[in-house]
Amino acid sequence: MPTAPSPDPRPLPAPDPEVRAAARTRLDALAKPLGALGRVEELAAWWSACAGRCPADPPAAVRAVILAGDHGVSADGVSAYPREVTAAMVRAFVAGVAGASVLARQHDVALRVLDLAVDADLDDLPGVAEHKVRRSSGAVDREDALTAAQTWAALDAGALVAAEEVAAGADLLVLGDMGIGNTTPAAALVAASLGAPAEQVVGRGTGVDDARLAHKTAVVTRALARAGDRVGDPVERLTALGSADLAAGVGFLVAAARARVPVLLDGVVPLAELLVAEDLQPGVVAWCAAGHRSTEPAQRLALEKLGLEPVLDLGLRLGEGTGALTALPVLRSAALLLRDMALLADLAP
Ligand SMILES: Cc1cc2ncn([C@H]3O[C@H](COP(=O)(O)O)[C@@H](O)[C@H]3O)c2cc1C
Ligand SMILES: O=C(O)c1cccnc1
Repeated sequence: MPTAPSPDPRPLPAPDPEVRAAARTRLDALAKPLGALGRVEELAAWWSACAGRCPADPPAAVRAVILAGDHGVSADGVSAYPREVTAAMVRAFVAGVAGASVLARQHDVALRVLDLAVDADLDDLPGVAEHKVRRSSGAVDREDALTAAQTWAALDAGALVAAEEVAAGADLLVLGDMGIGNTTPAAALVAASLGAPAEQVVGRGTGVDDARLAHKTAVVTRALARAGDRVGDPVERLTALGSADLAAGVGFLVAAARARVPVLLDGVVPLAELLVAEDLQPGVVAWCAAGHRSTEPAQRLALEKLGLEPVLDLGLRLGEGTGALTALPVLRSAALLLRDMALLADLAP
């Protein structure tokens, strides 16, 4: 039997605490009442600490990655849309016409979509399938999502993609998702990570009706019962309940943190990935900011557990990184305010 590679044993670096303290001191000294920029001040201090400079320039080389995959459960009525939409949306990202494409263009963000486990042949799209692990992932209520080897392959693929984006010059990363049915394994991973019952985590995803919501909850309940104690280990949790695209997201987040490149997070899928990543390698969350609060209960629970306060709360429930991309101008404003505002003490009396 092949032995599993072990995670990198070195602790993760943390964003610079002295720079964060310097940023807080400068924020207090700016030409405004103390604390008047509210949570924008926290965001500015976080960005500065991640950049290792006070003040730091705002994010300029932002790169977004959408990890796409299908899910065995999508054959079974957990989504309001059919599985075929996943491949169609991958083509829409490549054509530059998806929601995330519009926002990425607006905010000058490089957008890349990768097929980790789409249940279609996308080889005609240059580079899109270069990290493909398999077609679809297992139906988690009946079988493991992945083999152990596939989980490690997906973790490695995500880490490699993050490294490629860092090498391309990213000063900020955005992580997005695309995959019909993916809010089901995401909810299962959050439930398993928090020890919460299915009823607390399952949401309506693309907009399922009450009957499908009850069915989706039963699917997650069965998945959690089937996986049992194995979920105590984060890699086993991904093997049993995740998918290739979700496991790649975990690898991506750990690698971004190790490279000291911060990540602006999106909805329920990236938050589920972060919960697992934090278990795998404590300290990842310090490099992450939450772009928005999604309508999915699992995302809210994950934010709470991780101590993240989202920038926006607009009722978004699209995924693709759209919540993060919508929040990006606020982060840019935060960095500019910290860098360019006068100090109160320097104003003429
Ligand atoms: C046209 C379309 C575009 C999307 N873009 C993101 N999602 C989002 O919805 C899906 C998850 O919800 P559920 O678990 O209910 O299927 C994922 O594909 C997610 O990325 C979309 C969904 C659709 C239909
Ligand atoms: O929280 C999200 O990102 C989300 C919600 C519903 C469907 N797709 C994604």
